[in-house]
Amino acid sequence: MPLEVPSKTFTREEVAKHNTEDSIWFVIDTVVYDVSDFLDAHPGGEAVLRQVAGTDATVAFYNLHRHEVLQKYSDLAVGSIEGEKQSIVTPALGEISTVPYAEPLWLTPAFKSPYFNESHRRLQKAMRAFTDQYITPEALEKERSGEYVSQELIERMSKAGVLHMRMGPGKHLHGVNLLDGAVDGKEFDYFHDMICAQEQVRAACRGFQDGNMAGMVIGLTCILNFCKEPTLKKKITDEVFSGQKKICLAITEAFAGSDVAGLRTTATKTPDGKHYIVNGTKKWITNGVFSDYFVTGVNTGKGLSVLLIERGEGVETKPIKTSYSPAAGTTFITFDNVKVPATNLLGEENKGIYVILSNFNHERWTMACATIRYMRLVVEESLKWAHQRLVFRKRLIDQPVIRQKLAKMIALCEAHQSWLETITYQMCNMAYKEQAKHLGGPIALLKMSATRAAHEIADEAVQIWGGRGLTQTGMGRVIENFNRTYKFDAILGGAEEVLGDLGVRQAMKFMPKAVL
Ligand code: HEM
Repeated sequence: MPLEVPSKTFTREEVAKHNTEDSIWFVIDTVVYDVSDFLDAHPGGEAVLRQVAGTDATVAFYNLHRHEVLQKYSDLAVGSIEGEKQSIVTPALGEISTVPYAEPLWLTPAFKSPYFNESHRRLQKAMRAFTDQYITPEALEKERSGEYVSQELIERMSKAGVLHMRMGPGKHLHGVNLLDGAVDGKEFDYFHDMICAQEQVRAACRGFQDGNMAGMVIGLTCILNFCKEPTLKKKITDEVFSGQKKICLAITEAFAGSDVAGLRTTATKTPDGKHYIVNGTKKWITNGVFSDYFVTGVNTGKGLSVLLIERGEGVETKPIKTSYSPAAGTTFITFDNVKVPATNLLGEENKGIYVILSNFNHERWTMACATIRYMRLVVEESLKWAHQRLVFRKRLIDQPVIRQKLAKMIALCEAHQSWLETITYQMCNMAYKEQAKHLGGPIALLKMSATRAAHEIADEAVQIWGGRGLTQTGMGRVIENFNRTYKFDAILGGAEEVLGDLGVRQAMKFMPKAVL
C-alpha cells in the first residue's frame, strides 16, 4: 500500500527551489515533504535537513530511519512528484510480509505444509490484524513507560476470545466467539494455539509480552485442571476470562528456582482442618504486582502442594527491577500468616509436584513458540537493514561476511520452526497421558535449543546492526530488545541446563536394557 499523501503534484525543479533559509522541502520516494516548521523538532537536528534541501533524500532517509517514521509524520507530506509512483510499500495492518524468511514457510506463497488447514489460516489473519491494531501500539507504549497492561486491552482481548485461546485447546473454548468466528472453539488445536502465541510476539516488546497476562497463561491452567470445587472453579475462570481479575503462578523462590522440590514457603493446617496458614516468600513472579490470585507452590510437610491464595491480609507484593521492562510486572511476594481455606487446595495434598509438572509442558512449548517467532522477526529486520544500509559505498548485503551471518540466522530459525511444528503435530495427536510420557523430554530439548539459537542470532544481529543494535529507539529497536531479553526465555520455565538434562534423562528411560 502506498503512503496516503495530498493529491497536489510538483516537478523536481519546483522542489529544488525550496532550499532557502525559510523553506526546506525534499523528496522521499516520490513524496514531497515540507519540513520548514519541523527543523527544531527533528530528533536528528536541523543541519542534516538543510543539507538535503531541494533534493531527493530517499537514500539518506532510509539509511537512518524506519519506514514507520514517514507514517507517523505523514502531515509533513505536501504532495508528490508529477508522473512518478511510490516504490516503497507500506504493509497494511494484518498483511503478510514479502521479505524472504519473514514468515514461516507455511505462510509463504508457493510453499506447502501438511499441518495447516483453512481455520488455521483464518485465525492467523484475524490474530495478526488484532495484534497490529490493538496489541502492538499499546506494547510499544508500555514497554517504554514500564506501566502495566491497560484494563481496556484486557477487556478487548476478553471479548475477542483472545484470553480464552491463550489457554490452549479445551472445553473453556466451547461456545466462545473467537475473533469473530475465525475458528470454532471445538476445532481449536495446538496449531491454533501456536498461531496465537507466535502472532502476538510480533509486537517485539519482550517485557510487555509477559506483562500481557502471561501469569494467566501459566496460572489459570492449574485452576482449569486441578480445582476440585466447581463453584470456586467457575468463579475464578469467569472473573479471569472476563478480565475483571488477574491471576499468576507463584512457584519460584529466592531459595529455589528450577529446583522446585526445595521450596520453603510453608502451609500448615489449622487444628480444625478448615484452613492452611501460609508463610514464606516468592521471587520473580510474573504479573504478581497486579494479580488478585496467586497459584502458589507450598511445602505441606510431607511434600509439595499447590494452593490458590487470594490477595488479602498478610499478602504483600513489590516490583523487582530486571533487565526487561517493568511492564512485565515481575514481583517479590511475602506471605505472612495468610489464612487460606482448605478447599483452595489444587490437586492432592503433598502431591503438588504433579500439578506443577503437568503445567510445564505447555508453558515451555509456548515459550519455544515465542522465542522462535521472535528470532524470525530479527531475521526479517536484519535482512531489511542489510539491503538498506550503505557502508563503504556498498549495501551491507553486498558484503560476504554479512551474508554468512544472515545464512546462519535463517538456518537456525527455520530448523527450530520445523522442529516446533513436528512436536506440535504430536501434541495434536497424543492423549494427555501419552504427551506427558513422550513429549516432556522433546519439549524440554526444543526450548533449550531454541534459546541457544536465540543466543547465536542475537549475537550475529547486533554485529550486523552495530550501535543501532544497542539503541532502544530508532532503527535497531527490535534487535536491541531481543538481545537484551532473550535470556529470559533461557531461564524462565526451566533453565537451559535443567531442560537439557531432563531431555536426556527422559531418553534414558526408554533405552533398551540389552547392551547394544
Ligand atoms: C520527513 C522527513 C523526516 C522525518 C519525519 C524524520 C524524523 C526523524 C526521527 C523521528 C528521528 C529519531 C530516530 C527514529 O525514531 O528513527 C530522526 C533521526 C535522525 N534523522 Fe530524521 N527525519 C526525516 C528526514 C531526515 C533526513 C532527510 C535526514 C538526513 C539527510 C535525517 C537525518 C536524521 C539523523 C542523522 C537522525 C539521527 C539518527 C540516529 O540517531 O541514528 N532525517 N529523524
